[in-house]
Amino acid sequence: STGSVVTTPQQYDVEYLTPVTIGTPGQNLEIDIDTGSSDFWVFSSETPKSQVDGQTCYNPNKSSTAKKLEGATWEIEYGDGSSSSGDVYLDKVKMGGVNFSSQAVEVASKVSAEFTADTNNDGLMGLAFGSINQVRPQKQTTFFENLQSSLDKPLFTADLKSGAPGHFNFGYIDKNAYTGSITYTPVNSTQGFWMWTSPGYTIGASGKFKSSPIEGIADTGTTLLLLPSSVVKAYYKNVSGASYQSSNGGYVFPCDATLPSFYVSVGDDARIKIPGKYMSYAPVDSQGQNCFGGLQTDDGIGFSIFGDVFLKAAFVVFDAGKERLGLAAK
Ligand SMILES: O=C(CN1CCCCC1)Nc1ccc2c(c1)OCO2
Repeated sequence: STGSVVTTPQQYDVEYLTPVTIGTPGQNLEIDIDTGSSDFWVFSSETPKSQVDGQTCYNPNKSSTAKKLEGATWEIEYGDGSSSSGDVYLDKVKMGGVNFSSQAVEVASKVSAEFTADTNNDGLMGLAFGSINQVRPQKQTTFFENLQSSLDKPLFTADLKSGAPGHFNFGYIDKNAYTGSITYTPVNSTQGFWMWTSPGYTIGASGKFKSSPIEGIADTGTTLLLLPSSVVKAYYKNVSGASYQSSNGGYVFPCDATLPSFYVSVGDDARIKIPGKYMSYAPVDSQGQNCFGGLQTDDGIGFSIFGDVFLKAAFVVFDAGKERLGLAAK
């Protein structure tokens, strides 16, 4: 089998939302597909009304195919401090024409304020590795892991775009979705992530390649590109008026500044070009005077995060069959 589903950016490409259908009759939710985590959780009939602000809630009691996973609970905290928790049902889940009949659907009986405030986001689907799933006493497998053996190829691809809808595809590689060739690089999944190491980077079209291994995760659920502070400092040295502002929580610069492109190396002789335009995230003030950088430090995380600022510049193959990541220009 193969599948393909559209994924639509929210304002400033802060996140991408993807339609997912749960249960019988189908309940349609808009979900944040997150390759940086491994739980599929949703706003639900169990989420306190005070914590729901317009989200669509999955109601297992209205699904003839829902079965409670007795005794199972979950709780998760993300790197940005947001969190959620609840219990678990098994139900039919359909996305992009592929479906799995007994997917663990983690229903939220509590969500943190960040999720309540994210009014178009009805939940998260983690597509990292099941080893870091947070359901206890028995960990659950991800939607992709459940599908894997029935897919034509044991892989999925992400084609996120800047300010336009893109696609997640399952089981096949769309040759029309990228230019040139796909460069593959090994994935180390021992921490449960799609973790890989870039050999280095280049700042600007005429910059010199800097050999500097950067170990990080391919994370569709993180908005920005989070790299070592030495790299980030070197980049913003080229942006007039840029400075680190603790009040804003990162590097800020005048919105009319000229931003150099940033090249992330892949394998022995390939690189992904992030256009300067992608290196500005959003205004920090209502006048739109100063802007928050799309590149920020990975301080305190323990590894870098190749988030949407990077991923939307590439066609990305998450190849579980060969434990590798494929990257191509587009
Ligand atoms: O938490 C996330 C992504 N997360 C995806 C699910 C929704 C909430 C946001 N990214 C992240 C991961 C590590 C971090 C961080 C952010 O800021 C500092 O360290």
